[in-house]
Amino acid sequence: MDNKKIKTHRNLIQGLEQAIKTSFFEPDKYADKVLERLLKLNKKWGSKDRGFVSESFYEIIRWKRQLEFYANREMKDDNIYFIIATYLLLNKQEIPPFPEFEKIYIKKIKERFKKPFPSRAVEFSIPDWLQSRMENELGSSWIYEMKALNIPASTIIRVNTLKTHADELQKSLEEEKVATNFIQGYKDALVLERKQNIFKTKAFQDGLFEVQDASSQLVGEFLEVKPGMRVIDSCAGAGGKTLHLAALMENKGQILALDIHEWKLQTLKQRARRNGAHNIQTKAVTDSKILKRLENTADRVLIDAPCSGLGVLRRNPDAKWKLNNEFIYRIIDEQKQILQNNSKLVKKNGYLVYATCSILPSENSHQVENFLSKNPDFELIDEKKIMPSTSNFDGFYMAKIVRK
Ligand SMILES: C[S@@+](CC[C@H](N)C(=O)[O-])C[C@H]1O[C@@H](n2cnc3c(N)ncnc32)[C@H](O)[C@@H]1O
Repeated sequence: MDNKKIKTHRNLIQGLEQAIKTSFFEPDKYADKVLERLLKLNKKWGSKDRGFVSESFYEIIRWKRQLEFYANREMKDDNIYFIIATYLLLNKQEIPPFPEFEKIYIKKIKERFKKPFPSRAVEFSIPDWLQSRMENELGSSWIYEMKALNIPASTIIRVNTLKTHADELQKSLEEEKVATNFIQGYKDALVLERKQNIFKTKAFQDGLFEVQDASSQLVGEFLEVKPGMRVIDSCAGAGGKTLHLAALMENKGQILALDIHEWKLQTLKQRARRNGAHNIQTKAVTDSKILKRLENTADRVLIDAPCSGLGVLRRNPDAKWKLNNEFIYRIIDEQKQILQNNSKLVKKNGYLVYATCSILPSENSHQVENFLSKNPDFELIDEKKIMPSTSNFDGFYMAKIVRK
């Protein structure tokens, strides 16, 4: 956590408290949406205030368990100011003289800062079950991964090469006061120098870029698509990777984007229009006949499977508190089914890429090994395990499989 001194106003602290309460104690509330709503409701806050609230919100979610240890109490909906005070003190910020902080004994909290952590799970601020799972699956290296996953992620964008080039986009963004840098080894990626709302820029509205992590950008490249091919993106969601594939295919050929949720595909269509991507069709997978009709039709199939998302905890720290082992077992079962069913869509000599944003072997290499053992007509040709500790970006897994 950073050591910064910020002059806070009372309504910032009240907004922060409300957002944390909603995120933790109301059902089905995702941190990014909660924060978006808070900032929308408080349009008068300046950029420093917004930065303070956003950073504190995400850092308190990230470090919840460690903060609870220092505060000597579990976070409940009526003691959030106590947790906020602990966070501010830990960051060497002063506790503002607001009534909300009146009954908080600063000295007692500070004394607990000297105490050793009772476990790695408290130190890294994760639930016990997650420590056991990571330790069992990754061995001693889980510690390095967890350390890396607790570092806030920078914002990375993918240049839409259907409309512009990296250096051209960099200049356009600079004119809109958004400073970016190139990332070595990722030709279409730019990293923002600081967090800011880029969705309001003209460059975004003109479809010149999409927000997409550098690791995620490797998936599209890995599929080795070419202009003119017939490609199926079988878990397309709102189309982060579909749009990248359209750019790599220079708008030539056909991409069929599938998902079980029609509403996600609707978002994909809007994004495709903004991106100027014209070779994408969408179809909701509402019954098994849809996949049956598509068997043996694709040169390339991407299976960007639903997963635990443990590789992207830097961006979604609330997932630590929302996930559980039952969910992971269930998703592993689903991944197995999805891989089996969608593998049939690829033609002979065509490639299939199975990808997740998880770092657990049970969702990744074990799934692929199991699939290959049951489907001798498929062969692994390449595999990438991107770990947050060594890549500096999101954790990702991708396996390239050919149909013989
Ligand atoms: C990891 S997300 C996809 C993210 C997307 N490819 C992107 O790059 O933005 C996985 C997606 O799989 C979808 N999904 C879940 N089960 C599915 C199934 N049986 N068939 C197709 N899609 C499925 C989910 O709705 C979700 O959108």
